Parts: sequence; C-alpha cells; structure tokens
Amino acid sequence: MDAQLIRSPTSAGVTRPTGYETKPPLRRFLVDCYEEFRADHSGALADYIPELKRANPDHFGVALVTIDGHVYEVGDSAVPFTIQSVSKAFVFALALEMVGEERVAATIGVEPSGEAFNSIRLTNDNRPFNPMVNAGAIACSGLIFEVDGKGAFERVRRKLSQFAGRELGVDEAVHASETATGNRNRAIAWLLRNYAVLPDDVDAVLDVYFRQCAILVTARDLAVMAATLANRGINPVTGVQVITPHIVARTLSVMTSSGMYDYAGEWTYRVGIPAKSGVGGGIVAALPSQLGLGTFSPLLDAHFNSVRGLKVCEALSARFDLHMLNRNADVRTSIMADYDIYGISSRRSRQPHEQQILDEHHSDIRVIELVGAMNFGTIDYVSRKLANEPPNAPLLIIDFRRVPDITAAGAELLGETLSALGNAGVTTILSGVEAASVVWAGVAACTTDLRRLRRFTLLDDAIEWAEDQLIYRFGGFTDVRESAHIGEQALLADLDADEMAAIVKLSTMRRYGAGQRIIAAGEPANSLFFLQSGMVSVKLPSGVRLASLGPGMEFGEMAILERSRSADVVADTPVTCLELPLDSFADYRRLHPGTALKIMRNLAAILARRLVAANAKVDLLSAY
Ligand SMILES: NC(=O)CC[C@H](N)C(=O)O
Repeated sequence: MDAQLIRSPTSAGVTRPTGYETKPPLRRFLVDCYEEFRADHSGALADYIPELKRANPDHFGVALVTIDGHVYEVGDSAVPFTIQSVSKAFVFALALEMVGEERVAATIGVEPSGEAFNSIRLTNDNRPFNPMVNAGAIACSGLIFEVDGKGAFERVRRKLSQFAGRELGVDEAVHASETATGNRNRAIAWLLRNYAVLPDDVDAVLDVYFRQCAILVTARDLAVMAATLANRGINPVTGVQVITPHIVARTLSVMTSSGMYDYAGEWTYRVGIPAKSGVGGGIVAALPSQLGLGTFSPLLDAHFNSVRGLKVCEALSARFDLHMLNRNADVRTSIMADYDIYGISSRRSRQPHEQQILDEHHSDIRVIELVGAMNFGTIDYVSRKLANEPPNAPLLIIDFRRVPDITAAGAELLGETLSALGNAGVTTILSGVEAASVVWAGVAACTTDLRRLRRFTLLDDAIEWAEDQLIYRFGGFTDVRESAHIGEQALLADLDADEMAAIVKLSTMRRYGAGQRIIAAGEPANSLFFLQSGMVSVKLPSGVRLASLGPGMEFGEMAILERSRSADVVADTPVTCLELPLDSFADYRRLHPGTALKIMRNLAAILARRLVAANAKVDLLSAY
C-alpha cells in the first residue's frame, strides 16, 4: 500500500487510509541523490556494441527494495535496458545450483583478475579468473549448456525472472548487434575451448551468453534481484525461495571481490556493498539482511561502471554507514524477558491448594522469551545464561513467538544445550513454534533426546502445562473436580446457610455440552453463573483466552457492574452451573442489604485480585 502511494502520490482515487502525510526519509534521500546526480553528464555510452549507442544518456533510475519487500523508486526506474554483465552474478548462482560447487570450482576460479571485464588472460592453470569477468561468465554459460543443451538460455531466463519476480524478455536488436560484433568474446570462448573449459559447441554456448546479456530489465527489477540476494535467496516481493542461502553467500563473495571489474578493490574499500555492474548502465548492490539496490544510467566511466550509479551507491553507503564490515548486532538484545512464574500464572484459574503449590515453587518454572532471528552468537549467549545464571528450574520454557528464523549453527548450539539440559533432568518446552516451522524442524533435528523436549504453539499453554507438572509433582493434582459445593464460591464467601439457600433458590440449574457457548461478548449482561462441575474458558472475541475456570468459580459476575458481556464464555467440558438472574438478585439485595454488602465486598475482592495479577503482567511486559 505504502509503496503504491509513494510511486503515485497524486494519482486520482488513491487515498491514504492511515498514517501521517510524511514521506519516509530514505525516499527523500533517494530523491535528493537523483536530483543531484542527474546533473552529472560525465562518462560515455558503451559503443563497442553498436546498439548500446542508441541509449538515452539522460536516463537515470534508482530503485531500492527492503527485506520486507517495500519498493522505493525514483526517476526512470521503469525504463528497460539490457542487463549485460549484471547477469553474471545470477547465472553464476544458477550454475552452482545446477552442477554443484565442485564442478564449478574445477572450471572457474574466484580470484580477482585486476583486469578489465573483457580481458583475454587466464590463470596459470588456464581457467578463467572468476565468474564476474567475461571468460568466467562464458564458462558458466558453458556449464549450463552442458546440462540443458538447447534449453540452456530458457533456463537462464526463467531463473533471472524468478529473481526479478516477473517474466523477463530479450532485446533482440542488442542481441543481434553483439552477435555481429562480439569477436573478442569469440576469441575468449575459443581459448576456453582450447583448454577444454568449454564443450565443442562453442557458438551455441556463446549464444547463451549473448542472449543472457541482452535480457531486458529495469532498475526496479535489479533492486528486487539484489534484495533476493540480500534476503538469503527469498524474493522479498514474491516470497519465492529462488536460491539457497549457501549459494547466496558464494555469489555475494565473488561480487565483493570482482563484481566491479578492475575497480573492485576500491569499491569494497569505499562502498563495502557486494555489487555487480553492466555496460548497459545497470548496477545491482545487495547488502545482506538490509536492502537491494538497482540503478540505471548508461553513461559509463573508464572501468565501464555507470557514473551516476556509482555515485548513488557511494552516497547511500556513506550517508547511512552501510559498509558491510561495519555491522553491529548486540546478542544481549536477543533475550527479551527472563523470569519465573512468581505472580505470573497461566490463564488457568487454580483451586486454592493448587495455587499454593505454584506460589511456593514459583522458581521451578523459568521462562525465557527470545526476540529476533537466532544465530550462532545469540544462541551462544542464551546457552551461557542457562549455564551460569539461576534459577536452575527443572521446567524451562523458551518462547520463540518473536523468532522468525534460526540459522543452522544456532539450531546446532541450541540442540546441544537442550540435550545437555535433558540429561540433567530439565524438561524444556519450546513455545511459540508451530510443528511445521523451520525453527522447530531445525532445533528438533539437533536434539538427541526428544523425550524431554515439548512444543506448544502458545506460551500460555506452555506455562499451564508446566504448572500442571509442578502441581502433580507436589501431590496437589486433582483431576478435573467432580463438583463443587455452592459454599466454595468466592463471591458467596461468608454467607451463612440461609443466605446461601436463598441465592440457590433464585437460581436455575443449567447444563452445557463441551464446546457450547454459554455467554457471548456484546450481549446484554443479565445474569451471573456459579460453576458447579466441568471447565469453562473465558475468551475475547479474537480467540485470546483470558481465563479457564473450574468448579467453585463464578463467571459473568461482572454483570453486577456492567450492562453488556465483555467476553465469550465457552464450555471446555460438559458443564453444570447455577444461573442467577440479575433482576431477581436486585430484588433480593433490596430486601437483604446485609447479604448484599457481603456479596459486593466479595466482588470487590475478586476484582482486586484480578487487578494485582494484571499489574504483575503489565510490569513484566513494560520492564523490558
Ligand atoms: N561488462 C559487461 O556488461 C559486458 C557484457 C557484454 N555483453 C560483453 O560481453 O561484452
């Protein structure tokens, strides 16, 4: 929604539904860059491919795509141009995927050549220096050709389209122009053939290469492609996993060392963002876990890099301190909260003797809430906390609901920690993870003894389960109580037998089946209930559980104070309860003010206890 608005702030029919009328500062920065650098007319159009001379030297587009898929676009970001050498990075990734790392390594090196992109020199063992120069890129096309033959180019086109998130086409005129004039690349290819780097069909391989260079993209496409690399191989706009994180790291490595031809060293030193340029005027730059940038301006410097594109990259890196080697991430922010259940309980309301056990042994349940993506450093930090800091609770809950991902190294370290804890008799519960999630799959695969590891989708359910264990261990476990006497109701505490009998007389016995809704939020509140047997849950209309209640507890008692129901109450099991209509209760109160006072005092005490519990939770939430 935001992206659309930014692109067409004045277009009719687009109204901003929410939010301030301000523009994100990054957009303002990109607009400023555009305004400043468009005035720079230095550099020249590539002319060794005749068709490229027809480019409009004034064209200048910038696009930036964030990891969450937001697209910023400025200037001629939708103007198509040929991808040229920018394709090399993505075709290298494809070659790795298709023939594997070993085969690629045997064919192409990864050392910077220090020479121009079209250098004809090979390494001492007669391989191309790296896949970012023409020799290496042609060798990549050769590898793909060996697998796919005639289908090789279509395979390349499809892969690049996935990176861009749309179907890409070819500029036939540029392709024809380079085919007609590309004798230097032909010389390189035949040299590679001489050293058996390429198969027999040299012209067919060259055609794959020429065609891939003539694929049409926009600055926006390049930004999405770069953002896919920055996002561990997942296209942040389409959500498609295009390539593995392992291959992403290899690809970004060669982009860093050789992506800007014989300017690569200077580039990494000054800008520090893995990038690749092409003679069509495009540059992609991918900063892992931050952004993908695509620029287009066909005026090139002496290294054949786009003049204005370089300037945008330099300005962005300098202004926001984006050099990839200047990262910071403090592992200590990964633990959001670390507490035992003192004053914090699950939403299951307990019988008094059960609550007493929980109060006495609150430090036996430790809850650690994690936040952010977990990796080697953060899990190491968590494991040291567990090893060194009490309480050594026999029940440990680690909450993952704010953890989107865990790296293989993180999962391994955590698995080892959990296995060791299991051997020490600790039961660990991971909450906030679905059975099908990557986090659960990773951690479970690395934990040797799964018997001491549990999983819950909700933290509240995990705490309830741990509480049950504790109550059971300390002998307080009473399976769902058969029934409760009306005298146990907290609302009726201190009433004598006659008063109690009078209340019962005003009430009607009700039965509900499991799953049946007893109270619905929003309905008029005109009665209250005394639960005699079974369990009910109080839930917000959103489905969030506020409390689970058992025999001897009341619900709907807020009706005494409020006109309409604020939550649903649903029977979890078959339920019997007494329903006391408010109007008869009101008559009774008028006739028996003394009893009424006791009930109102009890109600105040119930609400006060609830407030104390809520305050403890608010305190926990706001303390971090
Ligand atoms: N640097 C480039 O963009 C070169 C690509 C171009 N197709 C060539 O091989 O000459």
